[in-house]
Amino acid sequence: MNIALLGYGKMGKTIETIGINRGHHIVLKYDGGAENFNLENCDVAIDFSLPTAAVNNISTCLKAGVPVISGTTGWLKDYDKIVALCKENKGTFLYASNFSLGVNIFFKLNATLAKLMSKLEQYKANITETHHTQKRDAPSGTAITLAEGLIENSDYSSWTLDSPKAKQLGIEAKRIDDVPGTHEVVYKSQEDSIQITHTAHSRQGFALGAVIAAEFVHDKKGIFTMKDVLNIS
Ligand SMILES: NC(=O)C1=CN([C@@H]2O[C@H](COP(=O)(O)OP(=O)(O)OC[C@H]3O[C@@H](n4cnc5c(N)ncnc54)[C@H](O)[C@@H]3O)[C@@H](O)[C@H]2O)C=CC1
Ligand SMILES: O=C(O)C1=N[C@H](C(=O)O)C[C@H](O)C1
Repeated sequence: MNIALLGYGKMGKTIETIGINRGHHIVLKYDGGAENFNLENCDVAIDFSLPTAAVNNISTCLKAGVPVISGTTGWLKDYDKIVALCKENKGTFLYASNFSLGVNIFFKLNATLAKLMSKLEQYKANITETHHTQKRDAPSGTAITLAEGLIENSDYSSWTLDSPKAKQLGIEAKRIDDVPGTHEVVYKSQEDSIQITHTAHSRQGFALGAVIAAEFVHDKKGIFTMKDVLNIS
């Protein structure tokens, strides 16, 4: 495939290496600066840019008829707008807060655990995410997906970064040097705790998942998630 990289920072560079190793060609590296980018000869675009840039980048691809996947976090208030634009242009779009294959299994585990724990009122849940100090958004997109999965399968009604009130699920965001991304869901009672943790050892897993997702969508039409890519419901 001919791949356009929209965002050539930490993730863009890691995806470049993995994409080339899997036999693909990087035909565009757009890192902002210039107002426009040229999508000629692109089979698929991969956006890992900034929360403020993603909507414009994705829209440009959809209007040009180029399938696009995005891993950029922090722009999801506009997700429905992008879905509408994708449908209007009969295009192809996939967003994932986390492309790591392991995290997408972890999402399933989180939903199953939430369902089991919802019967036990003595346990209080909370989520902690830890990332490198250059991260712009908090909480992480992955923590939001985990919170949504937990809320969907329990009596919690919303999440908060502040001190949680009744029925609120607390999320704590920690920023420490070079941590690629660690997510933990904890259920605590007076007597004991249950916790599940996903620890990324590098950015390789995110990048590999993104290239696999690009391979999956490039010849399809519609709106997809990692559940489609991994064939898990
Ligand atoms: N979904 C996932 O699996 C993952 C998502 N992320 C998310 O991906 C995004 C990027 O992460 P990193 O590469 O670590 O950040 P980064 O800060 O290293 O790279 C972002 C790059 O975007 C460039 N940029 C600025 N304006 C732009 C524009 N208009 N169009 C394209 N590029 C532009 C910047 O110059 C920078 O090089 C973040 O939102 C992060 O949260 C990061 C890792 C995994
Ligand atoms: O900014 C990052 O680095 C990461 N962002 C994603 C998120 O916000 O969940 C995914 C991963 O944890 C790394």
